[in-house]
Amino acid sequence: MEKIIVRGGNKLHGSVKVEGAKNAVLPVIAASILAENGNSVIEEVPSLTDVYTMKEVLTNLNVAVDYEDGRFVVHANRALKTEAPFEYVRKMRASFLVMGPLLARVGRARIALPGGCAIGSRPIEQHLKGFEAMGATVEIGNGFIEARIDGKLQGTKIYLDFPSVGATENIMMAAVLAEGTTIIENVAEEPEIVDLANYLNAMGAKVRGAGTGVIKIEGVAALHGVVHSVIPDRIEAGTFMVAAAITGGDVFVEGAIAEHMRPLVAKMREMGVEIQEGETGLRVIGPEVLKAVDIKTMPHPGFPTDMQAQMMALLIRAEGTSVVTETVFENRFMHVEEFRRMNGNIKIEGRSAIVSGPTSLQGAEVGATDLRAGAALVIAGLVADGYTRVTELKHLDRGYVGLTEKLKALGADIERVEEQLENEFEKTAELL
Ligand SMILES: CC(=O)N[C@H]1[C@@H](OP(=O)(O)OP(=O)(O)OC[C@H]2O[C@@H](n3ccc(=O)[nH]c3=O)[C@H](O)[C@@H]2O)O[C@H](CO)[C@@H](O)[C@@H]1O
Ligand SMILES: C=C(OP(=O)(O)O)C(=O)O
Repeated sequence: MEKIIVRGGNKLHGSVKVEGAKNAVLPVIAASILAENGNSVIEEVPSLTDVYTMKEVLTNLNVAVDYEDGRFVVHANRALKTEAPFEYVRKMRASFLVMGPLLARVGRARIALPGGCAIGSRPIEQHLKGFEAMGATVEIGNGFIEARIDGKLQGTKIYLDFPSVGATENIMMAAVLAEGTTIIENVAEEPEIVDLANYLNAMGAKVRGAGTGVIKIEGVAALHGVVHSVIPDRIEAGTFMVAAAITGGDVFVEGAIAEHMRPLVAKMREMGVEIQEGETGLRVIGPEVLKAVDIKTMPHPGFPTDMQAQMMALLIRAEGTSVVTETVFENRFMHVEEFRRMNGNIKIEGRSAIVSGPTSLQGAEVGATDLRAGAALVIAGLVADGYTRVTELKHLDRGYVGLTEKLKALGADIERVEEQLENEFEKTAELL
């Protein structure tokens, strides 16, 4: 088993480059199934385990896939299979995003029912409501969801009860080949939705309104392959911004797009962090003293739930009391127990965590309960006294490429090691 071992105390300095966004690339790969003609070429694809899982899902659907050097090529004009088994959906819930494209292309999909995960129960009834409104029959049984349509999906009006990112994407991908016009109301407005719409439009679709609360899609007869570069990962960028700030460092986050990160930039500035917006990225300079702020996670353009854990690490070091309220997922506070093991002073009250600071963090062995919790614990380790060992790295690898190497290049005292070698790292580090 591997661990990340970090010894706190070093300020981060230098420049770090952001990868393509995990949450943009997964729906974009799924959407490539829609291209009847030509190859789809996706660029800036990060080497994440989630990307490899999506590759397996497509291969299993008889789609030809090639992935090398950040370039993902999809050739989807063979006869498609229509089933995604649980072994993939269990690893990655975004596997469910192939349902919309399959329904649109071949009128049938059988996908294993996604279970809950560490952050919440995560139902998918809004996706299914959309498919049914477009005329599909949906049946759930034996751990699978089967959706079918005789002929083509029909354009219609769909109101989402919650602006779900996945439901917006899945329904968009189903509607691009439907007969007539689909209007989806109360949709998610995340930058990744806009990226998906841009991709679909380049393929020949007619999607309007992405990035606002209403998306209108005029169905077309067929789509073709195109070349597309996915947007930079705003959550990876935010993770490095917080890491820089907590150490009182000075880091340029290359590729970070301020427009995609308004809530984080605003909250970090409120805490006293200096953020300079450049054309090619953001420079982050950590202050001597961090100020407490309140955070409430919301759908975009609200504060992103995927930055909540990392931000909590920063708040532990801030002067005063901060209230972190999680409204998107019902159980996304698993990292609180781990922070407490590092001496964090945090109390949970319902959907809020009350963080009292500043606390001196202490190195401890902690487990990454989900991928952002993993990143947050590494961030806490950067300023903790002594060694912090972060385990359960499989979560981290879903969403971060080379986190250890990138932090090391910025000056962190950090190593990723096999468990039996962990003492070697400490011995070497102590000699230095
Ligand atoms: C691959 C990807 O892009 N993942 C992101 C996506 O996940 P995902 O697309 O799964 O997130 P959703 O926006 O769908 O979920 C948000 C909330 O809505 C609920 N819900 C969702 C659908 C539904 O049919 N019924 C329902 O109740 C969920 O349980 C959750 O509480 O958006 C989340 C919210 O920004 C992020 O944390 C994830 O990183
Ligand atoms: C929750 C996340 O992802 P997923 O929806 O893929 O689980 C995340 O990226 O923080």
